[in-house]
Amino acid sequence: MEEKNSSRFKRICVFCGSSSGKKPSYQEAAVQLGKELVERKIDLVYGGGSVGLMGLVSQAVHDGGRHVLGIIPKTLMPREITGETVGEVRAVSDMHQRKAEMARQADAFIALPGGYGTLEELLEVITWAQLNIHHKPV
Ligand SMILES: C/C(=C\CNc1ncnc2c1ncn2[C@@H]1O[C@H](COP(=O)(O)O)[C@@H](O)[C@H]1O)CO
Repeated sequence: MEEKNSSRFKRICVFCGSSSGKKPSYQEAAVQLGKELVERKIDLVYGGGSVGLMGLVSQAVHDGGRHVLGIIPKTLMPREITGETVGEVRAVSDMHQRKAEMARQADAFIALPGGYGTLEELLEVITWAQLNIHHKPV
């Protein structure tokens, strides 16, 4: 496969569903995004789950040899991690710390299809940008 130019972003945060969603195209998009990050030599930061679209995108980035950093509250681990996780998993104490740490670690944000959790995460980084708390592309 032809290698694309390296991106100005070193690590991108992806928000996405903890379930796979109703349409196969959602799963395809998650895998495709993971491969695109790999091609552009971009590492991943995400919510740390192995379930749903989170599992697919993280697996694709890990399989492509890029670094994967998952940030997850300890209390959510039994619910969002089944089987093995890929890459580095950083346990945090709560949802607020998770979102703050994901935002701190990333150079930009991308949202894939998801549920209320994804929507909440996306809206938070959009409003933080509006308030000049960060100046990273969403
Ligand atoms: C509970 C708190 C805030 C409101 N809820 C959420 N905030 C941030 N992230 C969340 C919230 N609820 C779920 N999530 C996570 O989003 C991911 C995707 O979930 P989806 O519903 O499948 O789209 C998943 O990792 C959830 O843990 C306190 O601040």
